[in-house]
Amino acid sequence: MPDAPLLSSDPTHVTLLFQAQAALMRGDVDFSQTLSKSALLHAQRQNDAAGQARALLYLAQGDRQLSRLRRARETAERAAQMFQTHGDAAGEAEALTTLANVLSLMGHSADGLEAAMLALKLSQSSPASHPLAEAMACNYLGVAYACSQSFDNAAELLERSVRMFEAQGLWAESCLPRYHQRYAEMHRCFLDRYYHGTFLSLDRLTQIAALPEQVTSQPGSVRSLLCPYRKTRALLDLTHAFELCWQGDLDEASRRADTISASVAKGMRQPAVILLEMWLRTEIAWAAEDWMSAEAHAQCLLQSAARAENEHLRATAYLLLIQIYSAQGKDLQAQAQQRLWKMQEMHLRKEALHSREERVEWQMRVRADRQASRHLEEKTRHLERLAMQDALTGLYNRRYLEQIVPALLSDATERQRAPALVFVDIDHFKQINDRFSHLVGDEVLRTVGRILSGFVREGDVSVRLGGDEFVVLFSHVEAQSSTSVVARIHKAVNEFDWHSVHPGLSVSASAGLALADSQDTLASWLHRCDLQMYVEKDSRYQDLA
Ligand SMILES: Nc1nc2c(ncn2[C@@H]2O[C@H](COP(=O)(O)OP(=O)(O)OP(=O)(O)O)[C@@H](O)[C@H]2O)c(=O)[nH]1
Repeated sequence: MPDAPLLSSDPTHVTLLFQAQAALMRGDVDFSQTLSKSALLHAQRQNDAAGQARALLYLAQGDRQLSRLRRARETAERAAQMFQTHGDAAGEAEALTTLANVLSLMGHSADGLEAAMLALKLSQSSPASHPLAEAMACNYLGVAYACSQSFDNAAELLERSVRMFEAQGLWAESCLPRYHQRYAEMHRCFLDRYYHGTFLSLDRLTQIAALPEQVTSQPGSVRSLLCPYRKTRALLDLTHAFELCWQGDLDEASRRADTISASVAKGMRQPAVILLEMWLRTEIAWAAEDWMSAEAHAQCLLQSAARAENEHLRATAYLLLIQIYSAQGKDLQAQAQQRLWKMQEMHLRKEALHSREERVEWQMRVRADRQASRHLEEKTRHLERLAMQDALTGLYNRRYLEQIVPALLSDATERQRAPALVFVDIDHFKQINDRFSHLVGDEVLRTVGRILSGFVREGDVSVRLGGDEFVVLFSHVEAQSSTSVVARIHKAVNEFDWHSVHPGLSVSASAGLALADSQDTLASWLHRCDLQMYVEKDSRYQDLA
């Protein structure tokens, strides 16, 4: 399987894809989706698998940003499948990285882990992978571990991802795994509080620096103006406000939440930022024992997470509501939320099983596609062989000669080597047919074919041109031995035991040789051979007469 990136070669398509990617980076997701859809249609019309896979990947990434996770999952799976079918491991790794993130957010943590592990392995093993692909795959494997509540593994992978970005001086990019480090640790603290009634320790959270110095010291760098960075920056700021809130500094936490909220209103209304802010507002109200607001914010988080198909934050909202109701002694409401949370978990398990079944189907389809294309290739090769072969003798035919001679002629001129063509024609073949039958005639043709094949070495070719005319193409013949080649062919046909084919049968053939000339085409070369053969045939007929 090739291991090169699957790149479209159509310029219209390349432009559309380039613009779609640029729009994604600017945060203009709707425009990016429009361009990706056009790119997809264009690629489908051109039957361009590479282009289709890439367009699907950008569509999936756009859907993920718009929090249309189910659609993003389907599209990312299709992209991964197309990349896989075409043996583009680097593209497949990119699509699987997106898929892993989407699955983790959808609450399909085991599937998310599997996709992220495969993405990391593929990005490490494919020489065509982008240098940042491995860092990105590490990041999303860390996220998948965090969503599976395997926090130590998550911390290790996210730290690796941060280091990889930083080693390349990509400080703005390193903010993404840094945010995930803080988010994973926040989530661990949150679960501690749920199960133990109190935060066991906030130390690890405070130890993860919110922003690398290099980013704060270069606020105007080009990268730091791009949308993904601005979104990550807002998310990182929010995690800092959580830390303040959990440490009891509610005023500062509120003030920060307001500032971030104002900047979100300035055009970064990303679902991820909005949802995290709702969680933060719930935490602040809960800590201030403002129960009405706490309930309202948690309910709002629950509904928004459901709308955004973010099952991870939806579960967080259930846990918040359970605790907020319990803290007020509203046990019935707390139990009701508990039941809803369990039902959500059951539904997610079912959905994950269903998507596993779909994936098995998909694997079966990929296998069937591969098998079908292998059969097709074999059939095409077989047909190509048949098209180049003479059915009666099994020798090559004239079409094959036409195909190989031009390259042979130019190669020979370059290397100063003279290939030779020997034209062979059976003497009085019509009489053999008339006297012994066509069946015997056929056997004579097959036998002459076998005799001529005995002359060829590697690189030489014997051909039946048609009727009783044959050609042997020698890739190299010394000028002084050309007459002996003709004599040997002549002798081999004459001295064959033709009686074994039919009693009373005798066969002879005439042959003419011509060395290739630097100006030759196949026609001119054959013509000289043919003339040579007739000269020989004439002289022999006259001798016999
Ligand atoms: N048995 C058989 N005969 C064929 C086949 N293809 C062509 N022929 C016959 O081969 C004969 C060739 O006749 P000519 O071109 O006159 O050649 P010739 O009789 O060998 O005469 P010279 O070349 O002058 O020696 C014709 O009668 C064709 O019908 C084939 O596949 N099988």
